[in-house]
Amino acid sequence: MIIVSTVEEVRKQIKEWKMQGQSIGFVPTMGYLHEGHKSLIDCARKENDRVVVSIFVNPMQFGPAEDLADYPRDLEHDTQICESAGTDLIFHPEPEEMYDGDFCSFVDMSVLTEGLCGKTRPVHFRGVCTVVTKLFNIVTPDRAYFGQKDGQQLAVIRRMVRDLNMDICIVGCPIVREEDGLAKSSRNTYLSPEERKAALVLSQAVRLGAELAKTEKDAKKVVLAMKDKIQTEPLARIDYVEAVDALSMQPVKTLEGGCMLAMAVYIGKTRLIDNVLV
Ligand SMILES: Nc1ncnc2c1ncn2[C@@H]1O[C@H](COP(=O)(O)OP(=O)(O)OP(=O)(O)O)[C@@H](O)[C@H]1O
Ligand SMILES: CC(C)(CO)[C@@H](O)C(=O)[O-]
Ligand code: BAL
Repeated sequence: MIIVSTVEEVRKQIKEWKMQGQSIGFVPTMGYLHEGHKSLIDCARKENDRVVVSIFVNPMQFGPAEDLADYPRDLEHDTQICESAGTDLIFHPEPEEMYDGDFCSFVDMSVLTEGLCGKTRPVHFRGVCTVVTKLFNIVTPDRAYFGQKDGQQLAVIRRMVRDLNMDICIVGCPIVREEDGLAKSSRNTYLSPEERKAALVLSQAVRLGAELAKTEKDAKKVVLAMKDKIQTEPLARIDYVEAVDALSMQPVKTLEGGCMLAMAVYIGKTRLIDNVLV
């Protein structure tokens, strides 16, 4: 496995692989890797000759009051996970490598980014779209792998690739959960033991929503039941619980034709997300 930190080094290696006719699978991450990330790498490993993982905590997608400085980092552990999962190349740039002092070009999206996480995190998806475009231009993958855990992000990336004619196949991968149901997330590390127990309310509400949606098509009723469930937990504070169309991320009244029940909930100071497709 090769670990590089400059765009030039990535380009040189990719060029060599492409000259040999090899396909490239790409897994963009912010590091502090866990089983969720590993499932993406495993999937990429199966479908491509070469697998590239990027590890970059992208400052542009964090708002001024968010957790950029505290975001967990452990390159040594990340390297072990990548190596054991059969990664060929890790791209681990410093922020200066990605953003020159005079950087002023952005990729922005309307509609899909206006609700859900985009409401609470107004600069987030501009940062995600910009960095993912840069990473796509650097790695030039055949396929790129994203988790359904960040359901809105997956929809946004699919739309960006479609709208901007990027010749990359976007592969969505299922949510990997802890044994008790909590969706794996780097931010789970912020939780105290008491908060960790309280955080179970997210997956419980998601399960409840999925179960109800089998017979109840009124989105409002399902969302209300999910909110009631979350409110039984004193440490939980709802940011949003919504039913949206799975492709357009627009609110729906009726649960039919591919919807997502999505939520963001603060457990103490930690904001966690979860969702289910119904
Ligand atoms: N539990 C999971 N199951 C499947 N995919 C996941 C899971 N957690 C993260 N991913 C995916 O891994 C990729 C990189 O995500 P990221 O590095 O932000 O990890 P994260 O654990 O989601 O971190 P955060 O706590 O910041 O949300 C994204 O495509 C994300 O959807
Ligand atoms: C896609 C991504 C790596 C862009 O920084 C990030 O948003 C993430 O880890 O989901
Ligand atoms: N997984 C999404 C990265 C973020 O919350 O900034």
